[in-house]
Amino acid sequence: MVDETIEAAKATLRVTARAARAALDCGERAEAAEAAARHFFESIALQKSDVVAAYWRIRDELDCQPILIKLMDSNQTVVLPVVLGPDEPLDLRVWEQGASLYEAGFGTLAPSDLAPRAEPDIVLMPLLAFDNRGTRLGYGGGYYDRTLASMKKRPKLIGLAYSAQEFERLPRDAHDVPLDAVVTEAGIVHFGAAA
Ligand SMILES: Nc1nc2c(c(=O)[nH]1)N(C=O)[C@@H](CNc1ccc(C(=O)N[C@@H](CCC(=O)O)C(=O)O)cc1)CN2
Ligand SMILES: Nc1ncnc2c1ncn2[C@@H]1O[C@H](COP(=O)(O)OP(=O)(O)OP(=O)(O)O)[C@@H](O)[C@H]1O
Repeated sequence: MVDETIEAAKATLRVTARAARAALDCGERAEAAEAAARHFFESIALQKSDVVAAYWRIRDELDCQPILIKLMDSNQTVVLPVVLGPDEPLDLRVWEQGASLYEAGFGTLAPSDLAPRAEPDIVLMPLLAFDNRGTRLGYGGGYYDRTLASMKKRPKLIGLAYSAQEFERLPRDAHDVPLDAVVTEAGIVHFGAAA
């Protein structure tokens, strides 16, 4: 079920959020990506066996490359998303050490479709907007929501964004799975289960 009022409100918020993100300059973006990586590794205790879903930055999204590099260097299992179709969950494929990445649409790169799949314990989610309850807004494809709904166990959800992408309050649909935490250049905020 889609709530039309919520969908219309989200569409307007997406326009504002894109503008807030686009206003940052190159230097600010690079510094923010490094700072976010520091906050992530300082406050998230990773188990050796944890599978982490990351992403390949699209245009002016907060770049998770500094996190990705450190995860790969420390032999953590990393998966990257591939869009299979508009109504499908994301296909999460393991980026094996030394393996090439291939164009996967929207300007992203992803592992080969022969790479193994793995269910993540932690999902790093690119955000268009977020609020202080852990509600998030993506591009509106519902890919992450569908992916989470298809998983056997609920992974830890960590949003990545610039602090300029925080909104007072975002509308939340029944299918919107709230975040456990958001990492920005300013730090990490954890949300309670009751948020
Ligand atoms: N980096 C990244 N990878 C990802 C996602 C994402 O949001 N970010 N996805 C999450 O679902 C999936 C791809 N889905 C997408 C759905 C819609 C658009 C989209 O509307 N793009 C616009 C504007 C992009 C921008 O703001 O610059 C476009 O291409 O015009 C992009 C990706 C899987 N990989
Ligand atoms: N669990 C689900 N199963 C099937 N369809 C879903 C599910 N979750 C979301 N959708 C579909 O996706 C559409 C877009 O959802 P929404 O506006 O919440 O996207 P988003 O969270 O911004 O995008 P994304 O999850 O890709 O970051 C919804 O209108 C709905 O039709």
